[in-house]
Amino acid sequence: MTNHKSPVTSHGSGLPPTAKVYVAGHRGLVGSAIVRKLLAAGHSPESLVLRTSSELDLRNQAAVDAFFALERPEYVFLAAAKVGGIYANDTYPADFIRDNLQIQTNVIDAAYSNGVKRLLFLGSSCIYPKLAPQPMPESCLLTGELEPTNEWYAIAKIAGIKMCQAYHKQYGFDAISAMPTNLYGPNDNFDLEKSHVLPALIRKFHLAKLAQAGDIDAIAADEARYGYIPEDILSSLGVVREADSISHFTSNVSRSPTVQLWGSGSPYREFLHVDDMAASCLFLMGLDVSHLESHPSRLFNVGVGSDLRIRDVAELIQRIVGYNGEVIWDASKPDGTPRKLMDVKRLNGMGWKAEIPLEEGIRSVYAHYCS
Ligand SMILES: NC(=O)C1=CN([C@@H]2O[C@H](COP(=O)(O)OP(=O)(O)OC[C@H]3O[C@@H](n4cnc5c(N)ncnc54)[C@H](OP(=O)(O)O)[C@@H]3O)[C@@H](O)[C@H]2O)C=CC1
Ligand SMILES: C[C@H]1O[C@H](OP(=O)(O)OP(=O)(O)OC[C@H]2O[C@@H](n3cnc4c(=O)[nH]c(N)nc43)[C@H](O)[C@@H]2O)[C@@H](O)[C@@H](O)C1=O
Repeated sequence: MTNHKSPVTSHGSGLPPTAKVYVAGHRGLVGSAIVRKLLAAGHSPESLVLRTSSELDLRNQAAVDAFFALERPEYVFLAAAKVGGIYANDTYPADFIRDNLQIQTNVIDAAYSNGVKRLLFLGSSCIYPKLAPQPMPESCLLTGELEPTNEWYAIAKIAGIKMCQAYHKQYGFDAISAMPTNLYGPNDNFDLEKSHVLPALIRKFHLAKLAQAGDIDAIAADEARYGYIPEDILSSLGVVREADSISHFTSNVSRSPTVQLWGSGSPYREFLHVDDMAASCLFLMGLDVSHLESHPSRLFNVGVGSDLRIRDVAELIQRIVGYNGEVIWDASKPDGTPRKLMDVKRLNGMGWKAEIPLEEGIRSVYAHYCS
């Protein structure tokens, strides 16, 4: 088994600076933040192994095996996955369970077979039962029924945790799992149907502010940069799309848009900035093996330890964006799990803590969104 250096500090990754590190999913929200942290900690760009999904489809076992045999990375951050918010999870269950099982199975097995020193698998807080005790400790895994809107994704993630445990138990492979709460940050997915709530709300309030100002050109520019604006959202903005173009709108904006949000607004969610998440990933990757001995599940919750109602996060984002119009809650859309606050005593007790306050984090993401 590998001997790792002592826990990471904010000035180092805890890994040898010349180590060959593969970040799977490096263009995504989490993967891109891990790359930023590794570079800031002194790793050279040449020491990082990076592949886009079009260069290496991780669902393809033969391609993954060939890639590991060629590159022989020493450390692997497994941040590639099929990811989405409540609507995407509920609508595409087959894609979520298949893609995630394939990606994680191929990568964990190839990492073990090719001598990787440590692999960090990323799961999600949705692995825990829908009605788990709050806050949810790592020990409540598999103690109750899952939330139906994302049970297929959750089952895949649970299989990933179990695969890490099994490869450690049978082969001594140093695989560990981090369970992030809901994340947000730069490079997030701002798709209005498939994204998570925080990026969706930033974009919805921003578009409504532009519609109030009658700024059609800015709405077209937003669509060109962040993707298609569905017809129902355009209509709630009071904007009409010209028949033959997806990026040009007529100028008869009503200037009294509404923002339509999903569900009741009463569920609680916990939000962690992705730069904090990336710091926790480097912390876990750099931990000495002796720190893992007292945690045989090799499972670590990552969160801030506090949550708020969706209605309250909506008000906060509305204030930060500066939209002063109407908000409507669409009760036909699902609420999802009522609450999923992470118990972060385990990681906090080892010396890691989230640092970025929610309001400051949202302000910086909105500035990035507008830049
Ligand atoms: N975002 C969140 O709120 C949360 C995320 N997580 C977990 O964190 C991890 C990272 O999520 P996040 O960064 O948000 O996700 P993103 O959707 O932002 O990024 C996912 C990455 O996975 C890559 N990927 C997807 N499919 C494949 C494939 N078939 N082959 C190769 N690469 C693929 C994509 O590569 P490319 O860009 O090249 O196409 C992309 O870079 C995931 O495991 C997720 O489950 C957990 C809890 C909350
Ligand atoms: C990270 C986690 O993310 C997913 O779980 P989720 O937390 O339920 O997902 P979410 O961020 O999309 O929604 C949170 C809450 O917010 C409400 N909500 C309001 N208005 C919008 C809205 O406009 N968009 C979205 N997406 N949600 C909205 C929405 O109705 C819900 O009550 C899992 O599937 C799974 O992928 C997972 O692990």
